[in-house]
Amino acid sequence: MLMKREQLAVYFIAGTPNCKRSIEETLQAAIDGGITMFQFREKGKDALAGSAKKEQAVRLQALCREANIPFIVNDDIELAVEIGADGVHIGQEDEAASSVRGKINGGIVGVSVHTMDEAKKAIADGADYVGTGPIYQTGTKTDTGPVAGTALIKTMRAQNLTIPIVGIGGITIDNAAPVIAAGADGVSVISTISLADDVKQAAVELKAAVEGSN
Ligand SMILES: Cc1ncsc1CCOP(=O)(O)O
Ligand SMILES: C=C1C=NC(C(F)(F)F)=NC1=N
Ligand SMILES: [Mg+2]
Repeated sequence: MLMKREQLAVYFIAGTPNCKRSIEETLQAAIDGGITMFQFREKGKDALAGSAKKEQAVRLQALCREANIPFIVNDDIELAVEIGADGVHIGQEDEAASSVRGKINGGIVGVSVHTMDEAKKAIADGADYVGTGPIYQTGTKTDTGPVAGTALIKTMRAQNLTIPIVGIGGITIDNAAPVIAAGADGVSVISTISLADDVKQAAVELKAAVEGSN
């Protein structure tokens, strides 16, 4: 699936452990609230595995297809290929983007980057977008690097790197605008949407914060 940078605007990420209710309910409400892209990131305690994980992925993929938004799988390239996901997101410790591209025939490849060198390598490897962070303090992913702020986003744009960028880590409705002002094409969130009392409203407000700052 070809990716337009606008699709990164409100990039929801979740796995079953992140959700208060069923992940299907949460994703559908987020879709109703206007998210522009979804990543299935099944990690951590009680994460599904094997056929249960695959069956869960297929159900969420159907919701995204119905809404015509990209369905991205985190880390698990084999699963992404097996179910025909719209793309994969990989970290520095995963397989290189160049070899992943060959496996997902035309799918979206996103790469987590923390330095200019990692960003330039991702670009050279043909990544469709990069994710960088944690922008702010987050409790959701325990093994992140130090809080990075928007420095790398600004540096990438100062060096005229035009690759689509999404910021991630501790992003809320109230702190999303500076991420876009720094030059990101969108924000990626887990808890701001997955743990909201009103998931749809959280997505609506996050989208307004992002669009208001463009
Ligand atoms: C997956 C990931 N990568 C860097 S921070 C993070 C967690 C984002 O979760 P939240 O949006 O709840 O801070
Ligand atoms: C660790 C991650 C960093 N960034 C992203 C994204 F926002 F999609 F770019 N996803 C991840 N799973
Ligand atoms: Mg990873």
